[in-house]
Amino acid sequence: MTIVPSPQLQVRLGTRGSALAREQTRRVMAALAALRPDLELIETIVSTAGDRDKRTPLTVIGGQGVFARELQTALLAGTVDVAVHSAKDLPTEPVPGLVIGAFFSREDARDVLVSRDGRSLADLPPGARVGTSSRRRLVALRRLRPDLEAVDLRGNLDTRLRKVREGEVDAAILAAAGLLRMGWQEHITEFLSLDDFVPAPGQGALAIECRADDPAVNEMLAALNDPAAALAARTERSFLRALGGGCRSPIGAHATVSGDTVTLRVMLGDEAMTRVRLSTWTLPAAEAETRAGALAVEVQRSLAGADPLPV
Ligand SMILES: NCc1[nH]cc(CCC(=O)O)c1CC(=O)O
Repeated sequence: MTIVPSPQLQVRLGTRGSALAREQTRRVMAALAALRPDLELIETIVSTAGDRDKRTPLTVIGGQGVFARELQTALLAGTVDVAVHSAKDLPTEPVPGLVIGAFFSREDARDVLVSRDGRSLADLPPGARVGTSSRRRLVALRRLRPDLEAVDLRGNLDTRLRKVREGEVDAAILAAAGLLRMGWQEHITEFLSLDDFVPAPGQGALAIECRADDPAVNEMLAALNDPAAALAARTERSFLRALGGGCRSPIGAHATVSGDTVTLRVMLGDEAMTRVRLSTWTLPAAEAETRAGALAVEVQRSLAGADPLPV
């Protein structure tokens, strides 16, 4: 008897070339390989505008989508079959022909402080230079410590850590998820509270995108999907989307799922970063995604009456 091996299904996974993006993609590949030993998985590096231009502040390039667009183009062109994104870097505007097939393995969603001499945020001396390139983190920082100097800080994770080490800044605010995934937790000085540093929508989760008309890949990704992570991320993204997909406003949204309930903590600042609103909402899980959109509109309306931030 001869055994004719069935042809292997080839799946090309598109990833950005940064060490963190490749580590994230490696994890997705490992999970897929465990579920489906019959697949042939191929990693394909796609460079993005956000990776190529390291000088222009992200707030100027247009933070939304700079890391994701080229991966989406590669998906639509058929050069890759799957795109692995940090969920927070994936614009909320749906792309015709593409779907998020899975939200995967949410890491710690918190922001962290990495400081050169090990001082916590409360203990940094007045005037200390704190690096971040996120308007959300700027507003959160200004709310708690208006006496610190916020400095634009770009570059991959290792570049930012080096800038702290070399003293270009005294501290930096980064996502815990990136450091933890890279195994660099020893650099973390302090985990910042979810209440004050409300994470970016999707922070810590991976969004895995594929073509809508690719049933084999959709089925494969469905097996990877983490339902609680997906509900939380979809709720956060719905809040963001209702505000125009990010525009230039500082926006934080963090959802936690417990049984049939979703707790959504949000932060919204105005474009000029002079006012900020923080609130927490409890939503029934079945309605969380739609309700989050309506809430966003409500929070935005109330922003004009919010207390001004110290400058
Ligand atoms: N904006 C860049 C980016 N996109 C995803 C992460 C970290 C991983 C994650 O949030 O899942 C980071 C780095 C950071 O914000 O410090």
